[in-house]
Amino acid sequence: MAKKITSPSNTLQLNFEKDSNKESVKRSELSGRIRLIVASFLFLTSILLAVAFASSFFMGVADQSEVERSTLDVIEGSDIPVKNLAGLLGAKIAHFFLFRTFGWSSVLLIPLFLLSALKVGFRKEIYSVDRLSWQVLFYVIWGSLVAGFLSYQLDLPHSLGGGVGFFLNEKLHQLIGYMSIFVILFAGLVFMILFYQLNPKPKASAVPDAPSADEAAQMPLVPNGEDALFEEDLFDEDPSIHVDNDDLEKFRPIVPPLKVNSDVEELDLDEELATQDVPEVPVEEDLTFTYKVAEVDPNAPVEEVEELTTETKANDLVAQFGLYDPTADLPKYQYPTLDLLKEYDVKNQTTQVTMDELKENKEKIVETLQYYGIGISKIEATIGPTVTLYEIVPKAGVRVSKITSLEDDLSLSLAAMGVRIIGQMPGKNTIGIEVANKNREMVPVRAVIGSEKFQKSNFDLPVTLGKTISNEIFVADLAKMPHLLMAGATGQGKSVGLNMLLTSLIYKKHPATLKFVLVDPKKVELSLFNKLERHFLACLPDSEEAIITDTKKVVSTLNSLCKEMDLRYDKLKDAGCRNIKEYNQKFINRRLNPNDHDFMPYIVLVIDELADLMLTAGKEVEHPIARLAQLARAIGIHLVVATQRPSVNVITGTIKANFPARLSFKVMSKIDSRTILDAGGADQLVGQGDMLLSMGSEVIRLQCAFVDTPEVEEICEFIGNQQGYASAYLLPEPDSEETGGQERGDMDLSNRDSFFDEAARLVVMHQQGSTSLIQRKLKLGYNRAGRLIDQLEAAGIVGSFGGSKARDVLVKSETELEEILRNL
Ligand SMILES: Nc1ncnc2c1ncn2[C@@H]1O[C@H](COP(=O)(O)OP(=O)(O)OP(=O)(O)O)[C@@H](O)[C@H]1O
Repeated sequence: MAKKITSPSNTLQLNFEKDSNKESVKRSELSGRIRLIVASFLFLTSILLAVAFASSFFMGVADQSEVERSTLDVIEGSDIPVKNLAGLLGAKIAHFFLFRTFGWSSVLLIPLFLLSALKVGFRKEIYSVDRLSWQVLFYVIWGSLVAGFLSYQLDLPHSLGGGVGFFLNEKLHQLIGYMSIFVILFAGLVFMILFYQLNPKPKASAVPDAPSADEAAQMPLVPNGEDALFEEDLFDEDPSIHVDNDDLEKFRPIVPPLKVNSDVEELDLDEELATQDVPEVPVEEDLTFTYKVAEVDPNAPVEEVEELTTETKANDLVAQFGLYDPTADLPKYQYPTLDLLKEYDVKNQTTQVTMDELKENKEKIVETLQYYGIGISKIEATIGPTVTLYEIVPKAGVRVSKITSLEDDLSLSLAAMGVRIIGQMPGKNTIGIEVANKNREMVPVRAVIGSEKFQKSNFDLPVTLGKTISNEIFVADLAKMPHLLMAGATGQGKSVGLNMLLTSLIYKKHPATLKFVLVDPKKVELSLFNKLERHFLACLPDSEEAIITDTKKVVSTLNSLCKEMDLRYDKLKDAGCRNIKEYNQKFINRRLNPNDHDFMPYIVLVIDELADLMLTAGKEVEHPIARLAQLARAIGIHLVVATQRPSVNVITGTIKANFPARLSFKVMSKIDSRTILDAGGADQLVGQGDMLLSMGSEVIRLQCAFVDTPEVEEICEFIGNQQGYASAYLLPEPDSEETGGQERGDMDLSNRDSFFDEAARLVVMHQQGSTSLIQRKLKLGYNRAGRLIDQLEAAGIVGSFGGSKARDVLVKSETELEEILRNL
């Protein structure tokens, strides 16, 4: 059903038409096939040209006599031996272009055919084909003239400028002699000045001053009635979407990386997560987007609806305003600098493990194993910041399990803490034994944040926690984890670990692209981040504090996040995207209508101490956490949940099943270690940030970097002092049944928002019941605008919620509205 939003004013009209007519589907399929055929033809032509030209380049004039033969010979099937790799046809084509027409400048036709194929077949334009056509047309002729001049004057091969180039130069020379070259160059100059002045290259990156997409939607109509349009064509899946994190990060200043450890590998969790189920967002069928310019008379019937390719419109918008820049609201935002972090004397730290200690440990390992009848053919040590890894190659016939069962005995004989037998090292024929160093090395935060590896990582949510036992900087993508469960007995480094995680995200992300929901029942741990409220924090609309410390509020916040998740899924469905990256990319490319869509920042929910919540609210928190963990990653909500008590009533089966990535600092017992990691070992850690990270089958030992409270304070102050958003990012009000008694469903109109009247006048004047209109014009947050729309609905001013489209405005005139307002 077509839904039309009419307006008496000269504003953009959007007309969404859902066409279920089978014939149009068939037509669309047919045109798709024709497109592919044409694209294939263009592509093959470009290849044919390339091969023909390349062969001619190498073979020279070898085929010239053959191609001169008549077409009749070919038809009669006479054998015509040619050297061109594209056969007789290739030889003829090359001959035509090189000798008969424009010479070597004709090679410019190849990219033109290629780009045309791409445009026709995939609707992808990496460079405007129209623009290129003009350039190719000119440069082929002009190139032929320049080359023709050279071949004419210097007696170079004729093919340089082709027949045309040679002939024209001959005539020009007769006319004006050597001056001809100046005429040719001048013609080139004139073209270049005119062409590039009149058709400046569309900006590929966002321009800070470019109007936002919202503003773009309100641009006045140009005289011929053509105006901005935003894609809503859901039928058309766009294979060209290439999501590049750099698009979002392109405005960040580059912090000069500290060269700490560059030859290290990044951890990719893709494979591990490939098995996880994420619901596919169903894409609505054949929803076509058309537009119509408003008639002067609002009551006049719309007679003509012109259908435009939304892609072209989006391209026009991008050409006009540049890509949408999500960071444009905070154009002067400065990323925290490395000098906010303390500098430690790194040199002195690398000599913590002495040769004597190494030898002593080696001998004790060999002795102990020999005592139990295990022979070793080789032993190797790798010194890490906290532990040293001894890799042994047992003699033939030794069972691995025999060695792994000796953990306690080895621990005793080494008289060391933190002895952990890894078993077979992944991909090696060695068995790893980790032994804690007598003097451990602290890993300063600056060393990891400033490392080249972290600075250069282009993950969606890059986190660096510290170093591996082989001193490599560990960088992972939280978006791929996609959620992290953290455990550790008190005082073992959990809070420092959480601070590290938050710090690394803050160092890499712009406030427009990331929001944190911080839940801190202990009330003190995350309070440092309060200063980030207007930059990085998200909270419920009525919250006084952006950091949630009250258990009751936690439940509403979790439910609100579930609602945000559902809303985001709706938007994704509307936009025909499968995940947040595709969606945001589409939004940046101005292919989504900003009246119905927004740029979505990632949301990271951090809960510091799940145990308190589980004990006080049980299922009320378990259910939304599990739901978010199951479904939220595709829409960019990621969870980091920490607890001191990794017992089964805190980390329940449901929660555990949905957190494939688990991190454990030292815990008190083997049972705790099994609960969190499904393996022992966390009880053997040595504390102070010594930790095990489990992702699927792999367990890695890491030393968490140390970020001190004053450092976090400095970072937060650095950001907090900068211009921020008007408020924290507001999450949607949870639905009434989800708020546990905070009724909202039956809207109490006696308690109307102070902007109610203004909002009502606005929607009636514009005849457009859209939340974003209210948000924009009254400069309100999304949630408040959403509440206002609900109140307007309750007052009968706008119709009910109809998906992503604006609601119907039920009151048609301002007089009628004033009457309603008086009676309320
Ligand atoms: N990565 C680290 N490197 C060096 N020292 C560390 C590290 N992490 C923690 N520590 C030391 O351990 C102390 C306790 O750490 P932290 O406050 O993070 O523990 P916690 O597990 O959060 O404890 P709680 O649960 O009681 O808050 C820190 O004050 C610091 O001295």
